Amino acid sequence: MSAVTMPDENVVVAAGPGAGKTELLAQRADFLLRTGQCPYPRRILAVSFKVDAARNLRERVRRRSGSRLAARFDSFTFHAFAKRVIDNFRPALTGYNALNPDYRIDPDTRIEGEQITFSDLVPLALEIVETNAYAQGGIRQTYSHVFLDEFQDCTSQQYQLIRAAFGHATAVLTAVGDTKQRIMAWAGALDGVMQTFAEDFSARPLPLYQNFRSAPRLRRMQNRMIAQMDPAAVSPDEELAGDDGVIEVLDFDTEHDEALAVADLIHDWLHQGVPSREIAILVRQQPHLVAAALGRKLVDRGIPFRNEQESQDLTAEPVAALVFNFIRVIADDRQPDAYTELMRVANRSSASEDEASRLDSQLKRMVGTTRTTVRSPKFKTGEPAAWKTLVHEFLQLVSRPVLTALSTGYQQGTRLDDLIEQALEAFDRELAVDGDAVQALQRLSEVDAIRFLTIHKCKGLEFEKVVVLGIEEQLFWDPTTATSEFFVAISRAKQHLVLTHTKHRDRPKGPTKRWDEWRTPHQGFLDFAREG
Ligand SMILES: Nc1ncnc2c1ncn2[C@@H]1O[C@H](COP(=O)(O)OP(=O)(O)OP(=O)(O)O)[C@@H](O)[C@H]1O
Repeated sequence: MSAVTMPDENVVVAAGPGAGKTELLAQRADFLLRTGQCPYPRRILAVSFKVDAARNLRERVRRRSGSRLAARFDSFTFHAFAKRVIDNFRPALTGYNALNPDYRIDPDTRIEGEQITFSDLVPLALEIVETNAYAQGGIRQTYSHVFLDEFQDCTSQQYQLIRAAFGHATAVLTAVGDTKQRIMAWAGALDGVMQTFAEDFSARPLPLYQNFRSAPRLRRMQNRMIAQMDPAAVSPDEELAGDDGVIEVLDFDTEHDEALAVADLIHDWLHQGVPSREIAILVRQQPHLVAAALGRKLVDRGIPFRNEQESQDLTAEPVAALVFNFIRVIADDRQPDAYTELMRVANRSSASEDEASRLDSQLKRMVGTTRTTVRSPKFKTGEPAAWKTLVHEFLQLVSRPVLTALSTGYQQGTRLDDLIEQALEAFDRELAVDGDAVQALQRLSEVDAIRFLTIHKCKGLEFEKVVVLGIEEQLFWDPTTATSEFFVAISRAKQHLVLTHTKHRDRPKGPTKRWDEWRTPHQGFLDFAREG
């Protein structure tokens, strides 16, 4: 309550998994917006590390506060925030760092003036804020409050950006994090950043003790790890009493045995009524290789799954969602939500009401005729090219200006076309699995598919059932981060945690980085699963 309602003091909340850190930020946003402590036109900035986490927080605030108030809540990743700064104040960049208005972002290569990489975003934004008083003033006037989620993973460059933008009591800051979940050490996460923040910003530390997520049996396992990682944060035994929750350790000879047993487990869970979105398969790294055998077994059983490595960031993009919704609506009659979403796009048109209603009826007509086309015997449902033509016709009807208005970055360079291309490629990839468009879309959807995630991608998320594949020394090999990674993984489970290891994993076909066929169980980690 103190952290949520704090009027003008900076706060740092350090707490374990499931203690409600993200929830606290959502509640604080609601409080500040509703009570006018963040008065119109000022805004709240929330910075997270992953696209998924930023979206999750934005959604929580929208549900609590409604769209009108939530419109003043900017939930960004560090990259998105930095890009916003660069786009708004680009002329402040000079010399080698100067950028053309239609600059692009490329994963690898920087070209002077034309193209930057993702890792250039934060340093360039920092340069703007540090050297341009106008930009600094603009940012400070915009945001009255700043939230920092998963703050334990803040790198020193990211921290410098926050300090340059919001130092000297120009905004009220709330940082939340858990030092035991610090898994980004390799990417330069600042040692003790929470402590540094507390000192630099005179932030008041406030603890949260309860874990609202996990059943007692799971909390006891987390507590055994906490005893080793941070003895001061251990919960007393009497707070963790109870038999609720399940932990299983499964030991196999090969990944094929593992795949079969886990696919059977998942099949049973689904039959018991567990929703797909409440099941997650976590892998330390390379889920597309480590979980490949399991993927094949799920396909055999007709169970949709989604490899987040490939599609997570994509489905957060409004234009990709539009493409998927269009295919969903024309391929399947029972998709009322997708249909509503699709039709909403007509009202996004900034043109007159007349034009919006014309687009609305054109869209309805087009969906009608396309549905007939797709159902005719001549239409080759298993062929990507057939769908591609329909999608392009649809996008043409929606029109370029409406598509560009879907998100701020879409005006720039080839971003919009790249995303459309990526959405179609993701669909092709899934269509190739079984030739069934409806199943392919289910695998791409968050609601209907079991998720395969790396541990890095699962941060901040929670599921009823969590399977962590490969508790093996060959996967948890980095002594500086392995324990935190394992801790993050096991603390995602609400009710049921399954840990597996196998003696042998076949070398995948094609080139791979290092791959050990023979595996050793990570006994130290498996011991945490044992009571007593
Ligand atoms: N005060 C509360 N009362 C009841 N339930 C809560 C409360 N705070 C949070 N929760 C619930 O507990 C779960 C965990 O909350 P949340 O995701 O905010 O935790 P977190 O501290 O951010 O976790 P992690 O660091 O592990 O990602 C959520 O399902 C949330 O709705």
